[in-house]
Amino acid sequence: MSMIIVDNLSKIYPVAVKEPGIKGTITHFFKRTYREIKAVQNVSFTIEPGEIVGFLGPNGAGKTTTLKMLTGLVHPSCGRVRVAGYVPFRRQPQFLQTMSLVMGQKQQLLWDLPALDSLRINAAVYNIPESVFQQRLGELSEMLTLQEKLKQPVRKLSLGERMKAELLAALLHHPQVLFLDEPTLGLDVNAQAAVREFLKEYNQRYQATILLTSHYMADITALCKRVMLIHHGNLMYDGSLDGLLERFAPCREVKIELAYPVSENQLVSYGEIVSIDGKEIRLVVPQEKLRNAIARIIAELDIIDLSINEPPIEEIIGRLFQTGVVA
Ligand SMILES: Nc1ncnc2c1ncn2[C@@H]1O[C@H](COP(=O)(O)OP(=O)(O)OP(=O)(O)O)[C@@H](O)[C@H]1O
Repeated sequence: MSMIIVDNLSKIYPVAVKEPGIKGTITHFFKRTYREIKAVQNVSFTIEPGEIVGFLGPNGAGKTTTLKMLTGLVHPSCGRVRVAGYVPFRRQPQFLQTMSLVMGQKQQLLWDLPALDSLRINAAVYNIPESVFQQRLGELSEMLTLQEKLKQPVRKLSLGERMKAELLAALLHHPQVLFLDEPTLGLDVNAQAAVREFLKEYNQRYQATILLTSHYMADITALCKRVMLIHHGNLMYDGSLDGLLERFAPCREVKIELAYPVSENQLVSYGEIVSIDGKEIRLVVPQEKLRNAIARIIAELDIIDLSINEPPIEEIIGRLFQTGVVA
């Protein structure tokens, strides 16, 4: 049975509208008008046990709202959700034991206390016996290389260490399903890589199902074979990461190293210029024009080196969201 089932899920937020100024305030006090924000619209998908799925979309696309509905924090306006067989909004204790939500911009650890104290509170909340607590603590803190840090106040931890401690707290009850909303937000490259490695290992060791949002494409490419793309609340793509690149990147990046510089005007005739760094040029060329463009570049320019690559996924997604052409 699928671990997550989402069927025609929608969320509409009613938002009170207030005109500026005193008149607006008085009118708002006596007669409120509302407008609707369609944050999520008729979204359907299923996720199998043990899968890691990347949930992509620009700001305001509806990712967090979807995660909130999957974890029972927000009631859907319509549609059906099941996570590990439970209806999230009922927030049954067994359901809460089954899943965890980690939000990069929110913390559950108490700021002035050592992380260990917050972990003990979590152990009590989740009814974890002392021996199991000690065993999990040892295992997770070793995986996260956090052993030395758990006894110092959370406010004295680095951002990366804090995020790792947050993950430890979220996983102490060994959830089967993990919802991660920007888990590497604001972390430096090394800390991001450490969190990614940990998630990969956790997934493999416990066959945990993970749904992850991130604006860092390195997280997605390192962890997710499957991605879902949401835009204006609509699910625009659900499939392999490679399929996403094929569908939305019908172009290639051509890198050229020239023996001598040439004018921008000349380069534009081969493709769209991404960057010019002295004699090193990066162009994006539509796939159907690639053969012709390469033949012309070789014939017309004095080149030292040339390579053809898929454009970086960040650029593809960035363009997609900038242009809004995702259908
Ligand atoms: N509590 C709320 N009340 C009203 N509107 C909301 C509420 N929460 C979110 N929205 C709106 O719903 C839409 C989707 O927001 P959501 O937070 O789900 O997007 P997101 O994809 O997670 O964005 P981001 O990447 O910026 O976190 C946005 O237009 C947002 O302004």
